[in-house]
Amino acid sequence: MDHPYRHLELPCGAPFELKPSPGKGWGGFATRLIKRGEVILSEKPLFVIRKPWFLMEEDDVPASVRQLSPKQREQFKLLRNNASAHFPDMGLAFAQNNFYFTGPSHLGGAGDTCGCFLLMSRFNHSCLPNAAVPNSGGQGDKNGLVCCATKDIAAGEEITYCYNPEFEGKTRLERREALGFQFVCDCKACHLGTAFQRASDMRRRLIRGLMYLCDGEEINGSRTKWLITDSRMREAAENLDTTISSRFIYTHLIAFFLEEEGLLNEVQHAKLFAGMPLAAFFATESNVVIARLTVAQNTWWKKLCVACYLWGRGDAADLQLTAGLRKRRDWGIRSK
Ligand SMILES: C[S@@+](CC[C@H](N)C(=O)[O-])C[C@H]1O[C@@H](n2cnc3c(N)ncnc32)[C@H](O)[C@@H]1O
Repeated sequence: MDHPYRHLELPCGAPFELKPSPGKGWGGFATRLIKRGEVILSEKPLFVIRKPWFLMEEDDVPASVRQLSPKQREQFKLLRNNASAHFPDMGLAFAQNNFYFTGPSHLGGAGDTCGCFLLMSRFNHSCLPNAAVPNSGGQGDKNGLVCCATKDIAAGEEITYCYNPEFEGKTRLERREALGFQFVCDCKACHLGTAFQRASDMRRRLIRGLMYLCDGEEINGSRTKWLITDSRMREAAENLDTTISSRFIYTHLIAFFLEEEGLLNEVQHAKLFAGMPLAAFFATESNVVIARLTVAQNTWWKKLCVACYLWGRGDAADLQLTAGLRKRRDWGIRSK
């Protein structure tokens, strides 16, 4: 049967096709083996709205659509609510098919920008995805957004990414609530009562707590008392007083749990280790030796075991790191 999505234009040589995904409307499926790290789709937005979503007005989307070429307008009109009904209005079509950029971007200048992406938003969600869209929720670049494989994806396999960057630290129930009960994810981590789901909830709760100890706040910038019940540890984290050794161990624990969960990929790795390369911060010679030995290990478990030798050790650079992190916080620079 003819379906509007069959008329959506895919890039030449795209390694995926659009087709029905049982229980999820339509989705994107690999047409050949896609290797880990490979770019699946690089897409420019059909149009952008250069203001935060909460300042959007009713005519913003129709006005942007009016400025499109006739061909682009036709493509926009192919969008369906989860591949079935027409959207009641253009605003809702945009809401279901946009990605959000924060901060200055080539796409929208300074400030917050939302872009409408016809193809990127065809991929369905999974809490255990095989792909990622690294720039969504961060800074867009002049090429728009890129979706990359975070695992090898076999021909015929559905391509999924995680719709919410906070999900790595959320339990099954928290994720369901965050999805607004719009749909129920059926990934392995969401199958209630299985050993994997229980272990997954524990890992994700630990990941969230460890991130709090490193950043002194939740991923969304808020503070909470319930996550870290030891008030001394919590206050030290919130004051950014956590030592480099502790941060180093926590970061390796996060990486270990992410790997166990099947979530450790290049994007996560860069977030954990490239933004703030802790190993390079140690100033006390004996700590430097342990940090170097940690980095040299070839599995996360081994790295973690070696990193734990740093437990309880102060470092000559502790105060300097705390001062630097506080300055960043005063300037409004977030760690993620
Ligand atoms: C951006 S669209 C994704 C493409 C959509 N399936 C389509 O056919 O156009 C998001 C919608 O897809 C559906 N969806 C995405 N991931 C899903 C999942 N894991 N399980 C069930 N439905 C899902 C939900 O209806 C969601 O609101």
